[in-house]
Amino acid sequence: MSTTTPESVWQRLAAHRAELGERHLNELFEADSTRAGRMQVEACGLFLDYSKNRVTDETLRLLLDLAKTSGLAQRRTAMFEGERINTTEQRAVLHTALRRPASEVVLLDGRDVVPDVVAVRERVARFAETVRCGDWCGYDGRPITDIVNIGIGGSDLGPLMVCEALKPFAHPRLRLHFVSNVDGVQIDDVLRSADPGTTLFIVASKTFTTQETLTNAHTARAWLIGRAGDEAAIARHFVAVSTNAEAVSRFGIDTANMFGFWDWVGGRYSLWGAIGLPIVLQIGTQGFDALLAGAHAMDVHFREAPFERNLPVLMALLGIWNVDFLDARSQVIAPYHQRLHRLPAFLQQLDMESNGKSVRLDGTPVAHPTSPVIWGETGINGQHAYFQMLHQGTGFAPVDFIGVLARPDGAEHHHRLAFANMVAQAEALMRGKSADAVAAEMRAAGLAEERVRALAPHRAFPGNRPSNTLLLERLDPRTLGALLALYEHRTFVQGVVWGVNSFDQWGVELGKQLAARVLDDLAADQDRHPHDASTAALIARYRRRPV
Ligand SMILES: O=P(O)(O)OC[C@H]1O[C@H](O)[C@H](O)[C@@H](O)[C@@H]1O
Repeated sequence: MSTTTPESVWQRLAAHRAELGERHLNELFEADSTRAGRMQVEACGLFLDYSKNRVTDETLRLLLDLAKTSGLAQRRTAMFEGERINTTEQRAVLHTALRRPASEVVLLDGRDVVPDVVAVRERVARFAETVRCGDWCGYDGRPITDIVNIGIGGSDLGPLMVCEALKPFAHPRLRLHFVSNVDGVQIDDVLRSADPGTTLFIVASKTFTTQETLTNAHTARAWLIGRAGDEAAIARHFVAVSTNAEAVSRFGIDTANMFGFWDWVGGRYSLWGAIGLPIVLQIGTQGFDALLAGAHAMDVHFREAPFERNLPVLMALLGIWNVDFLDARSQVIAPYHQRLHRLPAFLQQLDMESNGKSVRLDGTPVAHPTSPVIWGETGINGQHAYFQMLHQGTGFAPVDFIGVLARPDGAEHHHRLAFANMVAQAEALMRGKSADAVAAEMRAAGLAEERVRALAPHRAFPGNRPSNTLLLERLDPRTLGALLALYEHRTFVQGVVWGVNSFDQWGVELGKQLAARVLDDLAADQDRHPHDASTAALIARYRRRPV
């Protein structure tokens, strides 16, 4: 009796890929007038057209088999139900519990975590509303006008990206600032123009041990005390978001001003809880609840929709096809909306910190390439910079085109122009333009034959370059929540198929350890720690730096 294993499906996919060869997408569209209509899914305010991927029905069938044989359904249940699937840290992975309705139950070791989640959510809401309505005042009695989130990685990228995306919903008095870089420039820029009496600092750090964040927080603390002339001012101007109450109080923030979360929320998945405090301050409780509701709707879709109609599952499998069978090494994120300009940066951490692994859960090497490089910025700007490479470079990078149907604040013709460009880029990448077609056009325009022959290869486009087009009905909290949860689950599904632990990040540790030794040596006259010759020379060069 033959059993289907993930390995046997990989082999069938490899054989299928060889058969498919370089079959052009144009041909696939010509052969099947129903293709575009069939290869689309709509859920939670999002519409995905995936027909411009280099797949056939057979490819999709095999990819869905891959998901099934990889145990996706069981792993998905294990995540939602609080099993300790982050095995290297012995932790559950329950960021989805942060957006569950209060009436639901999520058991972790037999205990319902939802009441704790709701309690923190309510404390965050109460605090944010006091700040928003002007009741929370600084040391000299004036309401807060500026909020500075000090955090890095997951304690920065999520809230920053969402606050940028949802600016039209912002409170009129409150200005949000984000400080993550430790080099002193960012915090200095913020403090230079801040009014100490009306500035509130949020020190956001899951561990409360991150050196960059603590260094910036200490600088802000000293600045405030220097201006206010009294340490008591800290209580009105500093709040913390962390899982580490002890370190928070050691820093000097009263734990009454601390909003907690739990080790079962990964940093890059944490914007849905207290780390989302800047978002609640900016858009209010109702707006934040809508963000959570959108994400929850996507959770339900992910759990309930059959794989072949399941947005995260389909996007994950198409990504695996591109990386593991078509040799794509990167994935471009191209939002055609200015307010989504930090989405690529957020997705970089989400995806690459989650799946940038080369061993499986059991410690054995992965069998296939994982984690493509995620990169990009707003699509329109990208068009005028690196799209050249996307159209004519060697190799290819699949693109997620992300558009918004409802018009933002700007005029109709701006919106239409941006949308037209997005659709046209996807069309151009797919269709390409043959050297013959280019030559015919040049001849028709009266160019000399010699010129035509010289130029045609430069002006031809191979096409057959895949993309997804993802349309948001509107850029509001609910739809944004659904979009972000979609990408979270896409990352999860890929992690399951690759067999890696998507929820640890040991790869960031070595650099941190070595930084402590280098830091020590930079301050000394000579090295106390052994270094290779290159590192030692760089340290020596720093000692001779200009003052
Ligand atoms: O929130 P924190 O504990 O300060 O961590 C901030 C960030 O730093 C770490 O090095 C991790 O790579 C990230 O996953 C994390 O989000």
